[in-house]
Parts: sequence; structure tokens; C-alpha cells
Amino acid sequence: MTNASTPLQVAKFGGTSVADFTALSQCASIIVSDPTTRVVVVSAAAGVTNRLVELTQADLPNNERQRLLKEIAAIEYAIVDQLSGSEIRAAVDALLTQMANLVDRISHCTGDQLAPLADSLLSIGERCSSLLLTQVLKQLGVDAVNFDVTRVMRTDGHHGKATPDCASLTLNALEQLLPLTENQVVVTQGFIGADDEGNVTTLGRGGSDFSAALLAEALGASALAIWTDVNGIYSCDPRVVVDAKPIAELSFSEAAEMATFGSKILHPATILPAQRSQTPVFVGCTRAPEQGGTWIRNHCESRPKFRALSLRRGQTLLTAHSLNMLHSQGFLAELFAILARHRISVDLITTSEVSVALTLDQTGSDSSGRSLITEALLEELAPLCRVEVERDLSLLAVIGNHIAHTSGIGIRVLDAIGDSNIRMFCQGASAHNLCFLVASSEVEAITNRLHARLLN
Ligand SMILES: Nc1ncnc2c1ncn2[C@@H]1O[C@H](COP(=O)(O)OP(=O)(O)O)[C@@H](O)[C@H]1O
Ligand SMILES: N[C@@H](CC(=O)OP(=O)(O)O)C(=O)O
Repeated sequence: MTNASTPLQVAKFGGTSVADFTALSQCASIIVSDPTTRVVVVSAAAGVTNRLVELTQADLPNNERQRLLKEIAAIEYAIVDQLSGSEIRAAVDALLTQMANLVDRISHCTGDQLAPLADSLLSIGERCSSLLLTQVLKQLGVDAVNFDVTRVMRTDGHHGKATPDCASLTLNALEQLLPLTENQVVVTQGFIGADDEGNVTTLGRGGSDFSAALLAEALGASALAIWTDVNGIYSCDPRVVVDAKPIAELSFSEAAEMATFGSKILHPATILPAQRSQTPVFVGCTRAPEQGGTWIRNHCESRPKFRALSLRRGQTLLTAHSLNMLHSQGFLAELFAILARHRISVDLITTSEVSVALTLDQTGSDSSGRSLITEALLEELAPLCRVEVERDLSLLAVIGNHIAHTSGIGIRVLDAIGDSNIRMFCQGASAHNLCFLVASSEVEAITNRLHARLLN
């Protein structure tokens, strides 16, 4: 643990915050404005990880491959061109050469070799950003050092969605990273780690928030700041509800519910380490830090009945039908064991006498972007039950406090849903949310009606 008299803040900057030279300069001025910011975690520049994900496909046509490589190089060199010194250009050259070599190896590889190469390739975006931000800071006269996070972020070997080993991370971070913070600002990468053998792993899409929260916990940080493209957490995604309101203060449990139910602003796993270590989390806008943002803490003054709406698109409803389920024991255990073998965790669940409907947890979904429902899974389920899969659904969650114990909520929610068809409705497991699945084509209209009725 750090000494309480020398507070250390971890700041994380997301993709849009490191997208170009102007954005990086804004990150630098935020870092400089608070001398307690000693550890900085960065994501890949906006659009880079999406392109790298496309490049992980072994069968991508060569012209597509070349186009994507050029687009990534253009993003990184547009920043390098604004920096002085030949060393930074040489360092970026080396990373981009490594990227091209990995893409070439991926195009010739099959089976099990693909996943480790894909993670090494995905790591290039974050590696470029940390190099570039370090240089921007140095040019401002800040003593900054680029730190390879794979030295400390130990994970299991599950490529694409690796699980961090918090005990190893803490030991490594206290030994190798913390001492550097005494005299320098340490700039490092989110999203990536390494297994016991040193192979690069990734924590799942959007995983940089999670990396930053884990590092903050490991270092005993006084606060974690998540800098992004909005000035805090709103009562709903402002891209969906234009009159969504910023929230000044949230409790850890409210923020965790929001993140879990799809508020993209925070990776779903971010709150857990912060809550465990009681590290306050600030969310603010890199472009406009003076506007303030949202503080997430253990206790907060207000505990409104309705706090926010979260929506998660791209949901898949899997319904397993089997007459063997009727009055039998162990059917669900068998079903869940198969799902567990395929590393799928179940999100929502409802049952009838002969069927069980469930949605799959896409928390920090696999970096490859592949569907969780694979042919191998369906083959294994076939002898147990008939499976029906429905796609293009969205999950809408009402997040608040003591919702389960408040009369009259159901009617208000159903009234806002109107004539639309609901594919699943869940309430009761948590006292603080109520959620339902609807067709994706209708979710925005329903969200706006619900926001107007419950949150305006
Ligand atoms: N409740 C919410 N409040 C604020 N932003 C939200 C919310 N839900 C979703 N978002 C979206 O999250 C985006 C920021 O997340 P993300 O794009 O992952 O940022 P970054 O790249 O900085 O990590 C915002 O632009 C906003 O559209
Ligand atoms: N670059 C990774 C990790 C990440 O967290 O990015 P962002 O902070 O921009 O959401 C991704 O796009 O998944």
C-alpha cells in the first residue's frame, strides 16, 4: 500500500482522448494540472482496436489487409509528425513493423496458434498510445516514462478475455511500478496483460477501464479518474436520450448496476476493484475538464428511486426446450455445465415447465468480436434439448434504489413499453433494477418514453 501522506492518483484516458495530437495534449494538461496523477493508463487511439480486430481474421483478403494497415499507420504517424526527435519515430516504426509481421503470420496460421498472435496484434494500439503520450509529456518538460504493463498485469492464458490474477498484479506493481512513481509520471497500457509464460493477453473489449481500476487497487491509489468524451455519467446514454441529465454523484452499487447493464461509459468489471479497495472513481471529459463530472463513492447523499436507464444492444436469447425438464432434477445443472465448458456465463434467466430462456453475459466480450454461440456449443447442447436462438434484441434496464419494494413501478414501465413486444422481463433478483428484452429496432423509442416518464 502507498503511504497515505503521498496520495497517488491513477488516470485513464480512453480512445477518443488519445485519438490525435490535440487530444493527447489535452490529456497532458490534465495530468500536469494534478501532481498526484502518477500513473496514467491509455487505450488505443479511437478506431485502432476495431481495425486490429478485423486484421485478426486469417482469411481477410490481402487488399483489405493492406488498407487497414495503412489506416492505422496514418493515425499513428499523424501524431508522430507533430512531435520532435527521431527516437519516437523509430519507436513507432518498430511497433508498426511488428504489427505488419504479426498480420502476415496470422494470414498463414490456423487453429490454436491464432489466439496468441491475435492478442499480440491487438496490443499494438495501446502500445503506440503509451509511447506517444509519454513523448508529449516529455516535450512539456514532464519526467515521464513509458511502462510495459505486461510486466505486472499477470493473467490466465485465456486469450481474448483473460482473467487478471490480482495477487500477482499487486506484488508486481508494488515492486516494479510503484518505485518509478516517486520521480516520474508512469504511462502504461490498458486492455493488455501477459500470462505466466509472458504471452500477451487481452482483457476483452473496453478493458482499459478495468485495467486502470485493477492498477489503482494494486497501488492503493487515492482515486481513479476515467477521462473520456462526456462530462460524466448521465441518466442515460446521451447519444440515445438527448435530454439525459449528468449525475454528480453515484454509489458504487448504482454505478456497478449501470455498467453491468450496458452503460458503455464504464467497462462492467471496473467498479468491483474500486469498491473492494474503496477507491473513489471520477468520470470526466478530457476536452472539458472544467465542466466537472461524476464521482462514484461508497456512500452518496442522494438515493433516488430511479437513477438511470442502461441499454445493451446485440443481445441473444437462447431458449432450451426439453420435456425431460418436467419434474426432473439436474437439467439446469447439465445445461449450465455445458455453458461453463464453453466459458459462457449466463446473464438473465426465466423458466417454464419445459423450457428455460436465457441471455448470455457479454461482459467484456471476447476481443475477437466472435459470437458466444458457436457450432461446438450447439452440437453439445443438441442431445440435451432443442435450442432456439433469437438475435437482434436489446436489454433495457431501469436502475435505481429499492425498486423491488416500490409499488406502481410495473405499470409505469409497461405503459412506456406500450404495444411493443417484450421477449423477457426480469425483476426481483436485485432490489435495484428491473430489466426487459425488446427488439433492437424499438429500443431507442422505448428508452426515450421511459426516460421521459421516470427521469425527467
Ligand atoms: N449513462 C451514460 N452516461 C454517459 N455516457 C454514456 C452512458 N451510457 C453510454 N455512454 C456512452 O459512453 C461513451 C464513452 O464510452 P467509450 O466510447 O467507451 O469511451 P472511451 O473510449 O473514452 O473509453 C459516451 O460517448 C456515451 O455515448
Ligand atoms: N482499445 C480497447 C480497450 C479500451 O478500453 O478502449 P476504450 O477505452 O476506448 O473503450 C478497445 O477498444 O476495446
